[in-house]
Amino acid sequence: MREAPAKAPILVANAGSSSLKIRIFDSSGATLFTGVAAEIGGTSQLVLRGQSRTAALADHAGALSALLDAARADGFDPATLGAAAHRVVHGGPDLTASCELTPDVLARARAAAALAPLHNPPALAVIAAIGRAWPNLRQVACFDTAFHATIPEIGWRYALPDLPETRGIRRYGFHGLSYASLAARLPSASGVQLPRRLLAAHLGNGASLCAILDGRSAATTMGYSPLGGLTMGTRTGEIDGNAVLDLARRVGIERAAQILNRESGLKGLGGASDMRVLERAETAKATFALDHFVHWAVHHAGAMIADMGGCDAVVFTGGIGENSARVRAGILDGLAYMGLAYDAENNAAGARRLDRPGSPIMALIHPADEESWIAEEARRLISHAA
Ligand SMILES: Nc1ncnc2c1ncn2[C@@H]1O[C@H](COP(=O)(O)OP(=O)(O)O)[C@@H](O)[C@H]1O
Ligand SMILES: CC(=O)OP(=O)(O)O
Ligand SMILES: [Mg+2]
Repeated sequence: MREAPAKAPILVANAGSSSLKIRIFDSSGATLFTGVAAEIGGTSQLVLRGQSRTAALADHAGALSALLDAARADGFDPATLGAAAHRVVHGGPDLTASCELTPDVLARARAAAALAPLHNPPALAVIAAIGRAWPNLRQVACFDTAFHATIPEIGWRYALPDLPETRGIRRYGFHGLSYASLAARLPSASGVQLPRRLLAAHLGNGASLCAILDGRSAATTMGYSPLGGLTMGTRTGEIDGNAVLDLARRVGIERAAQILNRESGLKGLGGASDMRVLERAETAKATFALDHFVHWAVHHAGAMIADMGGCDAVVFTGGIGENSARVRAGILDGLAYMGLAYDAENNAAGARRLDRPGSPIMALIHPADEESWIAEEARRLISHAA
């Protein structure tokens, strides 16, 4: 028997280009099940109860079904779910708030798929697979772009003419679910009031910075797609438009997209997209890739800080931001010109608070938790509409 939707468990799906993270939350926000499928598309990894094992997962639908089998084996009955909620990276120009997935919303998310080629298609595949398995289950989409809807036009507009053919080509910004949850939860997690001018750094496989002014996004480094801004695991970060055109002329659009999105960044420079591998390698190439990551993070931080008219705190989140003391140290050293002073021991230990007494700027670590934020959004939406 299905419980009333507002009380029933919610399944959250966070689909990446080659991964799928699933979490199931009960109505108190406690996690009932967590599972991750990685390297989807061949010999894949299933991470369940902290243990990793190989599995053949051809696509995201296959990964979903393997993860739900594991949830069933743990005693969870998917028939009790009240809703499924999804991270959809690109909402396009119109989807600027979380919403229930209606045919119209789905059509708009499909239209935005070309703008986030690594992210939207897998999320849409998972939405479709759940729709096939449970046609009556309510589904909610939460967009990475939504938090940046507060950026003023001068910030989001490229200097392009207003032509029919340039419609929709603008900066959107991403990692918004991570930034929204950080802005909402940092005060209770760290015991400090939300700093007025907060430089947030989401450093994971994708990496970006956000200028959070009075709790709202004022600027961010990613633009039209999650390719722009910082050097990333496999993406270039900022690159001149004419260089992109020239690359497409040389190798064709498909191959150029592959190079820019999947073969560049840390992987292209250092031979591996995984920061842990680069840190261990200690080769000149690996060190250059790591230094490139830090250099461009500091470079773009300058722009974010200027857009806020200064900075009261820096906060690190995401796999690299939370775990790489070396990257954090590089970025914090690069911000020393503002007087920021941090405690090297606290940084090495990954403490929540990194600034030294007397530093005019705070430095913090905050664990990213997009999934529980998505679950809260979904619960709010379905209980509102119930
Ligand atoms: N202990 C660690 N030290 C350095 N880097 C780490 C550590 N743990 C994870 N990372 C890095 O975090 C990145 C993945 O971040 P994550 O936020 O999990 O990615 P995604 O964007 O796929 O969600 C990888 O580059 C990985 O190497
Ligand atoms: C938007 C984006 O870059 O996401 P991720 O970091 O999960 O790749
Ligand atoms: Mg991520």
